[in-house]
Amino acid sequence: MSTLPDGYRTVVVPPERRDEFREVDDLAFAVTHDPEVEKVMPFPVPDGRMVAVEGPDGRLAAVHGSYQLDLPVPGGQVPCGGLTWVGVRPDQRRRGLLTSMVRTHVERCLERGEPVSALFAAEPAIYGRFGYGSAADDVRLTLPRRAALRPVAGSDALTVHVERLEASYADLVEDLHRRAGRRRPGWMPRTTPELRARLVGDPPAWRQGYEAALLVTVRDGDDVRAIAAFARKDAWGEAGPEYTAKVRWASALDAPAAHRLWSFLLDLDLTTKVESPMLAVDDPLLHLLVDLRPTRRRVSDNVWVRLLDLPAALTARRTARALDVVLDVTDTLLPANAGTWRLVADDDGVLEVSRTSEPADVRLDVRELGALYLGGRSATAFGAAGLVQGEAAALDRLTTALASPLAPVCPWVF
Ligand SMILES: CC(=O)SCCNC(=O)CCNC(=O)[C@H](O)C(C)(C)COP(=O)(O)OP(=O)(O)OC[C@H]1O[C@@H](n2cnc3c(N)ncnc32)[C@H](O)[C@@H]1OP(=O)(O)O
Repeated sequence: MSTLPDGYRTVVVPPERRDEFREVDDLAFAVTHDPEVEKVMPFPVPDGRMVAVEGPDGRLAAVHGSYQLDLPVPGGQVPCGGLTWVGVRPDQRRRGLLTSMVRTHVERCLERGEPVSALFAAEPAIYGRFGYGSAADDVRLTLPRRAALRPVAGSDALTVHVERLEASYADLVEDLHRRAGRRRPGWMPRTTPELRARLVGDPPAWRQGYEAALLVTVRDGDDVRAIAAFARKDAWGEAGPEYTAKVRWASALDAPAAHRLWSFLLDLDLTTKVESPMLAVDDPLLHLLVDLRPTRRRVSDNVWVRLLDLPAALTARRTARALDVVLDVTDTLLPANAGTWRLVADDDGVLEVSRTSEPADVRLDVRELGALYLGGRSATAFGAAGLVQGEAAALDRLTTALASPLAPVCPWVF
């Protein structure tokens, strides 16, 4: 059912109208189109995945795109429609165009066999109404130079190498990211060359006074064990240099490599502080720091998750322990998900989801189920906040069964 005003219609945007699509987003996000940026950061939304609302005058009034992503979940992964590049012309806001586009997006995801959608929210107040739940947090650290780390055996034997970050490193970097993030829910691979180009692209217009980006690798012989991109910005105070080093992304395959990487980044000459990239809230760095108090920590919402096909989404993941619980789910946008479902998991965490008429143990909206999906939230805590209802024992059982040993995070914004 369309919620569009009269005369408006949904269109799949053909490649020859890509510039029109871009113009709507440029207006919505206050971005000035820069062809120099485009040379190193090609437009990443694939053909067939640019969708718009066209106004009665034939102009595009609102746009959105999607990526075909594989969302890592506890014990597996699931095809995921990543909602992105959502923009409404400033003169077309608040007349239901986003609402219509989200409906189109979820329908198209289901047609493509994507039982889950995910996104990064420009503003957190926007997407909960559509059943997206905030499923993970990330933390950014501002660290003083020479912040001490606890020792890790084997770190000193590793070597550190620095060079300019080149576009040709995209596949190497992506491969290491993937291996470093295995077992971490939400750790999304970049599925296309255009998305990988954004990992290593360093357009001068985006540097904000920082030097051209550098690549640091930590190696055991020739074997790359950790990798990071960083850049420094100069500043001189009364007492001398006060440079900042900003780390764009960082991945390590094991604890010695993480230790060696951060030991290097935390002691660059001329710097007084180091800014970390988005990290999982349980990233090894947080545990390695001897003293966290002088480090500024800023926690923010990370990826948001929306279950589109509830049984397909839930059975794509494992539980941490056996479970037998009946959920009563509300879902105003996708009524096929609403009603009572019985979730039964064996000791291996293999989950079966079936319709039932038994009384519910837990009542919740699909938004909270999406938030719980990656294993980084607690049904018990949601109960304490009044966001889900159920006996304490049932909420506890659901919490421990859905929990992930590692906190979920997606290390890049899409
Ligand atoms: C995944 C991503 O791409 S996130 C990027 C989102 N894009 C942006 O932030 C770019 C700038 N903003 C915009 O383009 C638009 O204002 C949008 C996309 C945020 C909203 O589009 P609109 O067409 O105005 O939304 P629509 O009219 O469908 O609003 C639906 C509801 O959401 C609410 N809403 C919309 N935007 C916001 C917001 N930024 N904050 C809080 N509530 C909002 C509306 O008030 C409305 O509420 P109601 O149903 O209670 O009346």
